Amino acid sequence: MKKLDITVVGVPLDFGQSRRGVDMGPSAIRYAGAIKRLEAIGHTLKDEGDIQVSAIERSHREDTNLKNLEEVVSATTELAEKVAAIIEKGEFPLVLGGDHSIAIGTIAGLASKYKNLGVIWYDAHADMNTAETSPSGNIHGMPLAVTMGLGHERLVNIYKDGQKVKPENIVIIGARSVDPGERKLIKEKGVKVFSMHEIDRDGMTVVMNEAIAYLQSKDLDGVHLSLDLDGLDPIYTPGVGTPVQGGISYRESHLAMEMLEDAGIITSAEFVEVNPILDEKNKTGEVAVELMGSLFGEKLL
Ligand SMILES: NC(=[NH2+])NCCC[C@H](N)C(=O)O
Ligand SMILES: [Mn+2]
Ligand SMILES: [Mn+2]
Repeated sequence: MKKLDITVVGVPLDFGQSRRGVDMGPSAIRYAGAIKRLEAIGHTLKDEGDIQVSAIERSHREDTNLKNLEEVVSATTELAEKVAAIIEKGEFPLVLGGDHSIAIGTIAGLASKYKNLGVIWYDAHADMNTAETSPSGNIHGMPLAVTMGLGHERLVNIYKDGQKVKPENIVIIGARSVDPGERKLIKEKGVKVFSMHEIDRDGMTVVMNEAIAYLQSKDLDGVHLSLDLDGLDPIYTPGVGTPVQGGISYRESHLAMEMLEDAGIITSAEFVEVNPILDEKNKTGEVAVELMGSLFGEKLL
């Protein structure tokens, strides 16, 4: 395993959805021992603490179907600047959420360096709604559409105008709750999806081999892993705001992380949607840290 200079940034943002508590995700993940765990593998860790999240309105503006738009724009803009500065120094950004809307900022920052970025979206959801298709108005259900350049211009133009990632460079793993508008976009844009159906039918080994080979065929200059803890089954990660039954298992998830580490393709990562208020004794924060272990090169033997 290559030894990395990993820089950790926490984003205590809960404005991308409607349940309180996910703003405490970064603390829960740190408390579960993230920093020490990765240092023990031999990496050099720097924790930059949390970015400032300010409450501007916390109101659902019915005219836009975008809850707390101002707060999300301000936090993700700050995050994008931070991430851009981290990669500028040659360090590996590891972002701790916070709800999944933070990916808008992470990926915007990455796009300052990576001109042909790939994204692995490990999630029960596609997060490809726009204000027009969203059933909830929650921006955490929209980040993948935004990175493709679709959605409200305030979100699409964060840090740098327009599309950050090409749709054909995106792979979704674990999907099992997809809204009608998202289904349409997936087909229209040619986003690669390995849903629970493929995981059940072919097994995680085949799915990950195919996902990795697919990305390796794209001539990418970086691959970002955006891991929503609700990608796993809620029996393993109960501390999430939008749990969906029938998810990826704990073992399958470790295998997926190990295969990514073996392939050596991941250049940045984020772990999101950990909500300690909904959790059982920080189980979900602990799973996040365990998966980080595998992603960053821990071996059983
Ligand atoms: N990052 C997440 N947990 N997203 C859940 C999104 C749920 C639903 N598709 C929505 O748009 O509201
Ligand atoms: Mn999700
Ligand atoms: Mn998500």
